[in-house]
Amino acid sequence: GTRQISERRDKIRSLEVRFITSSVDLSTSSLELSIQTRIFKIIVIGDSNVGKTCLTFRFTGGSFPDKTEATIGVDFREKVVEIEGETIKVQVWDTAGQERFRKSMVEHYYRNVHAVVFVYDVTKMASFRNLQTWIEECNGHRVSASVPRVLVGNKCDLVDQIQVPSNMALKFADAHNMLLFETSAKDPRESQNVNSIFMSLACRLKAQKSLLYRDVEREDGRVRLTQETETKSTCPC
Ligand SMILES: Nc1nc2c(ncn2[C@@H]2O[C@H](COP(=O)(O)OP(=O)(O)OP(=O)(O)O)[C@@H](O)[C@H]2O)c(=O)[nH]1
Ligand SMILES: [Mg+2]
Repeated sequence: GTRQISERRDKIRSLEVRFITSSVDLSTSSLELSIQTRIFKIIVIGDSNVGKTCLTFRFTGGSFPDKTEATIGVDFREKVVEIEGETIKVQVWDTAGQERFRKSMVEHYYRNVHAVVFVYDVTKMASFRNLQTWIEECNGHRVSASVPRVLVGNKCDLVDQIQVPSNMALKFADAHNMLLFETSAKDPRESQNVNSIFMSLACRLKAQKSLLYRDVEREDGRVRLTQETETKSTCPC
């Protein structure tokens, strides 16, 4: 009886040791991963019901959700992708279109954002007209002009209900220096097109790698500039 108990204890102890070891290993590897993997934060903005949740689900989960409810605050969806040998985590912020569900979160949406996806519903003119307001909100949160933006007209599968003509959307996109994607989160034949919305942004962000370094240099430049100014102001000549 006593031997059995002590054997059990040993077993438990060895399990504990193994558990600790494995948890150490795990944290090390996840730490390495977080150092190596860049994260791109992409926010998806637009009126309620245009299909933001469905589009982000199609990209990250690969399917059209059976049922969605109005998003409250924000839902995060992530997808790890590989671009030219680099592993990148695309973090999609699926935001709420309804004012009452978004107001407390707006600051968080725009903080350190890397790219913005504006969505309208091709069967609902009001959702297209409201894009102006969404763009103004975005600009109002000091999102830099170097942050890439794209325009997405969703629900193209509803071919006989289209209200927003392509040429009108294209004109708007051009005027705002955005690429236009007309697509459907629902139609499985469009899934590649939905992917390319996010992948094209990820590719552009990856190419901006040098921009990140330039930002650091700019910081340096500013420091140097301040020093120069100081030197000048104390300089007797
Ligand atoms: N026919 C069709 N319906 C769609 C498509 N995408 C979304 N829907 C439907 O549109 C409705 C709204 O979709 P959501 O993705 O929840 O809309 P949302 O923009 O996230 O709405 P909020 O979370 O309130 O901002 C749902 O009933 C979807 O099934 C599409 O491509 N085609
Ligand atoms: Mg939603």
